[in-house]
Amino acid sequence: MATNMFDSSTINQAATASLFAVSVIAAGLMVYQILRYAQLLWHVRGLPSIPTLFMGFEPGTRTRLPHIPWVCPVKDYTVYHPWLKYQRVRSDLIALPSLLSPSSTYITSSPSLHQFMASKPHIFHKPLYMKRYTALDLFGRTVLSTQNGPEYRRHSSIIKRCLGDRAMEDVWDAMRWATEVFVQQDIENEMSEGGVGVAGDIMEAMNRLTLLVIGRKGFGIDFPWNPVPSGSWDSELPFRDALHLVEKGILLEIILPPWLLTLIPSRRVKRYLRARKTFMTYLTRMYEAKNAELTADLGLDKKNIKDVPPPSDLLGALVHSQLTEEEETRLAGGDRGLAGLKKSEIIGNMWILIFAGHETTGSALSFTLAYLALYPEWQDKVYEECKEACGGVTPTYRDMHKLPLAQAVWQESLRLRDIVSTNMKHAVSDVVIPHTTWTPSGEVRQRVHLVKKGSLIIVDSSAAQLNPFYWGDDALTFNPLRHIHHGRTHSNTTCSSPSQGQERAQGPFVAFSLGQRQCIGKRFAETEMTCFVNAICATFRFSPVKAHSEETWDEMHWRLVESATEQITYQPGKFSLRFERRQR
Ligand code: HEM
Repeated sequence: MATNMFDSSTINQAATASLFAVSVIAAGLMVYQILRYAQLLWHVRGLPSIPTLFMGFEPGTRTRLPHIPWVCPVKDYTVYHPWLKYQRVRSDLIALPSLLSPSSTYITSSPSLHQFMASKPHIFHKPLYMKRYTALDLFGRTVLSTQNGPEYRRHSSIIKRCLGDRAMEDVWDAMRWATEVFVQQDIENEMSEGGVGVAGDIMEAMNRLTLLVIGRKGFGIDFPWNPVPSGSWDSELPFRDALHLVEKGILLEIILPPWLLTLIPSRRVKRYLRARKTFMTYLTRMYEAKNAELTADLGLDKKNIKDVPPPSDLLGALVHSQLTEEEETRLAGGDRGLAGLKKSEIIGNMWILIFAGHETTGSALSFTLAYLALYPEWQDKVYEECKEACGGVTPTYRDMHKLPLAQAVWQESLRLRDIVSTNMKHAVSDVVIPHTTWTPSGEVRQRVHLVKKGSLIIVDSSAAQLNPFYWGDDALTFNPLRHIHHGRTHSNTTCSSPSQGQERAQGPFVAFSLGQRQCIGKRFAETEMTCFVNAICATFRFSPVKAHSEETWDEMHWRLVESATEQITYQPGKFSLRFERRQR
């Protein structure tokens, strides 16, 4: 009995002491955090700021979090009304001091600051601690998750070699073919007597279209499109379905840690994990088949892989460059270090090229069709441009430069409805950055701010594309000509914007980011989109299908372009278009 009493009082004392120790540690941490937060606030004094407890800036999550002022003011610092938050505080740089985040965070709508950062890749690194980059390393390391410097160069030099002018000619031809497939499957199959066809789900159709381009046999990654005979592949899921499920589930990888994902007892999550495994099998088999095909070409009379011309398809070119690097390393006695890509990196990059190479362009083309349907006069102008430039002959890649309006149309759509929306940079040393403020009367001041090592700077590309300082007071108007005519003069409106009293500069257009780490597939996307806009306007006139007979133009505008939701990129909701063949 006495022993028990002694035991329980000892236990009570120990529990009280532990509680005390935990409370002291918690209080200490809290004081530390508050002091650090005060330091952050002191450092950004003079800049407008949006204080927050919690910073949720990953794509997919940021627009889904509840808006709670001071705790998680997502509507103030994310992508809602992109330009409004800068206009309110009359500064193109805003600080986002967060109590729970260890370093300063800023958000900018200035294309010039973006340009400044892009010109200093040794200072402004990729913040690879963010899951938006590393979560996509599902099947192997990708170029997207490499840091600036030798590792990035190792990946990008090989990928860029596969995306030269010769490949672009194939991209153009692949897009012409895919457009014909779209016309036959989505428009002509649905055509009525009067030559009018309704394409029911444009986003879905554009995703299919861009996937056809990247998977075109002989150019792209040569997908196993057709259901494979049972037994020859490890899975019963066709390639397209596996890809679709992986793309749908990718947000889970960004939101949840990998160990938690495997523990969740949900059918949806289990289905995703199974699709991920299947997709990996597909990628590995495609890689191995290509490797075997290329090494089989090394006949007795050919000494090494360099004698085999690089294939024009993306996967073939990647594997060829890997084999070439391996051969050179072998000839140099194995001491060249790793110059090429490993098998897992080729597989990782195949995935990222498939994913980034079709979802992005699919979204961008859907918005472009939406804008063209809402502003049909531009369809006719593109049609006239094509007639004049190509005189009734189908244009090829070499005619692309004669079609500036077809290009300006998708650029203007991407400017107004930016799809990647933000771009992150991490300062690895202290650096002074430029920014601009202005007064209600339009007096503009160029300022500088010292950014501390470790800070995160978020380029708010949606807002940068609407910044009236660069795009004029009519920045919200759909006008493709702004991408063609330069040197516009100031227009006298009453809007309080930094362009008042100033000659406006044009651009730069930042939807693909800028500098060394800009989109590696930019030329690919430009070629595809110009080809598609030209081809579709040359053949059809199209208009939105109303949701109900009373729907107004403003309501349609909201439904087609403004009600977009963010997955990994911004996507429009489901909408349909009515296509009518042009009379020639
Ligand atoms: C309208 C179409 C597209 C848009 C708006 C777009 C936009 C972007 C942006 C803004 C980035 C930089 C992201 C960041 O650093 O956070 C990026 C990177 C990238 N894009 Fe695109 N992209 C498009 C099409 C494509 C296509 C067609 C491909 C492939 C064929 C592609 C492949 C990539 C890859 C691999 C990266 C990572 C590059 C790096 O980390 O250095 N993109 N893209």
